[in-house]
Amino acid sequence: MNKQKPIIALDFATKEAAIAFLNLFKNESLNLKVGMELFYKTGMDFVQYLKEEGHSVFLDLKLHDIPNTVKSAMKVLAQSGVDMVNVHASGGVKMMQAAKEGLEEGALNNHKPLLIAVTQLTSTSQTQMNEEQQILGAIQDSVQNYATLTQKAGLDGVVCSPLEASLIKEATSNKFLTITPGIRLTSKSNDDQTRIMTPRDAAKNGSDYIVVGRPITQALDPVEAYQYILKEWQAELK
Ligand SMILES: O=c1ccn([C@@H]2O[C@H](COP(=O)(O)O)[C@@H](O)[C@H]2O)c(=O)[nH]1
Repeated sequence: MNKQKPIIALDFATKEAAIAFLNLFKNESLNLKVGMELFYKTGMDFVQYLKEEGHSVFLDLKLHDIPNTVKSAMKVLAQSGVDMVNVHASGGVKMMQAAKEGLEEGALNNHKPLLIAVTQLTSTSQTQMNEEQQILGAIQDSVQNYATLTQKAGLDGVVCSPLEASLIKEATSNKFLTITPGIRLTSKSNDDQTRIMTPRDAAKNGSDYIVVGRPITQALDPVEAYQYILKEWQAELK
């Protein structure tokens, strides 16, 4: 995964819609995120097609199950040749360690995808976390706790809001990766994302990768939107 480029969330319902979108970018090699919707529809064949086309792929399936099941699933994902996979940190340290073991056992030709864990979803608000999850305190503390557990389990980094990237770096290490969705072009959200930042601010706050979906995929001119975000991201990249 090239850190200089945003990861585009390829949230489309069909292979045809995803290919039509990718055709707009001609032969440019992209960082792509394949999530549940597209994966459940198209499966591993389409993921492999994206790799063969020269793209880097983050397969965002957010595994969350008992350790044995996650380990077996990760063994299979390791053989897909993708560049990044993930679990939910709330599955616990043992589950995350099992995920890592599965990837190591399944790795082909020493190619091991980066393994990261979701802390608190970027759609989750402070109130929602306190009231629904019954986790008391500040959401940043919960994110930091999950990041510390993820580091303890030996994973490569976490998914968090860019708002929390610098805090996580301080609590873990500079090498511990922060992959940050919740990217919007203004500081106000008008959709389901609640903990958001602009690409420029995300770079300033220490995000290693930004994940951007609708601001690109639903833009009137997706290539123009991508180029704008790329420029803003790279302007402040350390
Ligand atoms: O905490 C999380 C974890 C994953 N995501 C995923 O990232 C993209 C964001 O897309 P937008 O359209 O830019 O909101 C999407 O695929 C999510 O599933 C996240 O947003 N937050």
